Amino acid sequence: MADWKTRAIGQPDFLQFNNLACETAGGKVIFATDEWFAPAQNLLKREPVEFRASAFTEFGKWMDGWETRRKRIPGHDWCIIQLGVPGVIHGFDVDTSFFTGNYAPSISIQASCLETVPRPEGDRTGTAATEREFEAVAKLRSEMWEELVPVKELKPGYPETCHNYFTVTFPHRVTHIRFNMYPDGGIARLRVYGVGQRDWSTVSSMKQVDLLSLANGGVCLGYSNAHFGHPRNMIGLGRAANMGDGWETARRLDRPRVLKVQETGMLQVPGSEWAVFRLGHPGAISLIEIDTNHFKGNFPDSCKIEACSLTSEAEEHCLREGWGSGQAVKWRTLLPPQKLKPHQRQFFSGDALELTEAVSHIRLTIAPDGGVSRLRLWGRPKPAFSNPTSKL
Ligand SMILES: NC(=O)NC(NC(N)=O)C(=O)[O-]
Repeated sequence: MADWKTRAIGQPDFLQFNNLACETAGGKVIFATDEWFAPAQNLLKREPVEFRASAFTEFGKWMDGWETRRKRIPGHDWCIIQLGVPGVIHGFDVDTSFFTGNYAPSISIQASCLETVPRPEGDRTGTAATEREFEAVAKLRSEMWEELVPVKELKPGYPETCHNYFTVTFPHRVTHIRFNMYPDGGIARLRVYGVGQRDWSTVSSMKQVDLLSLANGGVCLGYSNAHFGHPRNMIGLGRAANMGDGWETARRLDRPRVLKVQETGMLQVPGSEWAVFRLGHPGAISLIEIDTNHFKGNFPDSCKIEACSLTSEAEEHCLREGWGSGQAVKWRTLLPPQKLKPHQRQFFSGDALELTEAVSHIRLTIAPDGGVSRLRLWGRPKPAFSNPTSKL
């Protein structure tokens, strides 16, 4: 993953994937043994962890995370998390930020694909009663849970020790996580990094879907710069909440001291930044949405989109050698250069698009730098020249 040069040295590669449990992706805590000091749903918040030195509630010190009581009864605390986007998990970040004298000393993590669990008799799927019965059954049947992380000690929530990373090799679709803490205490965030996996057998090849969406299995595989916001944010659900929920690069340091209009009449804005994605399913793209929502003084001057069809071997080569070299991939223009506007959605279809064949990967290039909040690529799922399956 050579192009991911902006990541801090020593961090695991899996941090580049999508957080499948984040509440902005639809992640939910459906059960917790105890939430005395702070609710388990805080584990799934997108926002950075906060500490408010003088905030107290009627239950104790206000904490931004999941915090249970000091146990005076047998057992340990645990919760069940329903992933917002079911998929294949590559690693976890158990973040203990600000839990110092009260962090959970150990955890373990189990996973299951509960879609395959038979629903209760009567097929009343979706009613509250049925869902409760189903959850109760699912919680109790321990054979349904695979151990992804065995019991491991955590480090306390000081800035240099708060991230407890666990790499996982489990090439199966997961819908739910059972998160155990031993015996009790507090944890600020649980980030579940992976790639969404949609069941494409249920999607008609006549249906237009956003093939790039996080929910449909899209994933960012490389970028040139992610200083203020990671490009994966562009494939999130709904419209961006704020600038932090989009892709934003740093200002290019090589920008001219004074911008000038050239003899051609064009403004001189040299330089560009790029991000590469694999679609959740290959397909022919018929409608593109580029949303610069919230980027008003920092939207890119222009953008273009190229596409290609890659085998999984070619993808692996690019991940190893870098996407920037341009050697291994023959990018073809999907959307030729377009001027962008601030803080709005722009749509491109029909003659604006130059490629009708099915593609598996795309590269968005912005010039010279700036922010884009969402990128949507609508098309029909079709087999491409090759159909890479996730080996990541
Ligand atoms: N000062 C604390 O954080 N105390 C307790 N926790 C909260 N949140 O009040 C505790 O010791 O478990």
